[in-house]
Amino acid sequence: MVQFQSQDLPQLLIIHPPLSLAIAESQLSQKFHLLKAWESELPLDQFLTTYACSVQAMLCYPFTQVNADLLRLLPALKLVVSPTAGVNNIDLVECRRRGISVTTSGSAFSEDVADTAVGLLIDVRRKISAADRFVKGLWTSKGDYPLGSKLGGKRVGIVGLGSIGSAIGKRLEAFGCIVSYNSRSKNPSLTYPFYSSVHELAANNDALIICCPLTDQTHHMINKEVLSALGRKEVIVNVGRGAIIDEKELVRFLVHGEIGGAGLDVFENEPHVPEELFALDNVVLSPHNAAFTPESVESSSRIVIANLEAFFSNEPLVTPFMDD
Ligand SMILES: O=CC(=O)O
Repeated sequence: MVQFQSQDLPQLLIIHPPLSLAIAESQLSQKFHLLKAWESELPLDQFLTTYACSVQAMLCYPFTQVNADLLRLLPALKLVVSPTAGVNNIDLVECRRRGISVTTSGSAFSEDVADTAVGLLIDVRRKISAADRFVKGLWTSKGDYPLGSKLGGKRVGIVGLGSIGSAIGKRLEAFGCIVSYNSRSKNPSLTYPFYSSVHELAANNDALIICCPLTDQTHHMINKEVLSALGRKEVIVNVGRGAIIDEKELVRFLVHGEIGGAGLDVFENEPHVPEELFALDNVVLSPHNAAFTPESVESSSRIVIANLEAFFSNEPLVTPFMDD
């Protein structure tokens, strides 16, 4: 059997070390010659200049900003592979202009994000995390804990009905919720009522679940007016990206009791989370890990590798970027 040296393998640039989303390095290094910028003693721009003429593919974790300045240092680049569904860290306009393909995790994370979204909604409505704190502290001295409200029969508006939103809708139907949605366009194959305005969606629902991509159009789309339309008893869940909601306004609404509660997996300036939220029992927080289970990370890893193999064999990419 021919034994390949890593130098004989196609180069794959990775700029930052992976965190919880790590694709097993052993899997990658069997197939690609990994150029790990973070392990080099050279400053990043010098490291990139060394490989500028040869690097065609890059794997970018969500905290790597693939902006025009970075892309300028990589004139031979033809493919950016993202192991996540969201690609708001990638300058897609510049990639398109340069003819650089971008791939995502496809639907590898959809089921797990949907589970967490519904979990956060149930937790806020039924006060599960707050009741847990109560049981561990005050139950004996303070008696009953306030009742949470039923999920079944509630109207839930989903913002973004791609594969995550559809998986959320399926789960909510099983709970007996009445689902409607807002998306860039109406999907004729769906029977859920469609609202072209997110404001109208908020006004006609008991809860909103945000799971659309962050783009220039969706940045701060959930603003003061939308939060007011949602109202005092209603709940917002965000498993999309923090900046889709105007976070300062959300904090103000929550602190003043102007909306009923929030389940938040994502924040505007992660890992910074507004401290005002910590004391609120109607707010449940999670550290941007809605998507990640060992199973979903494994599935995303397979997709990353399949996309890279397809690229280096001149075959069609498995999950080329498409937004919903
Ligand atoms: O946040 C997770 C993802 O974009 O897949």
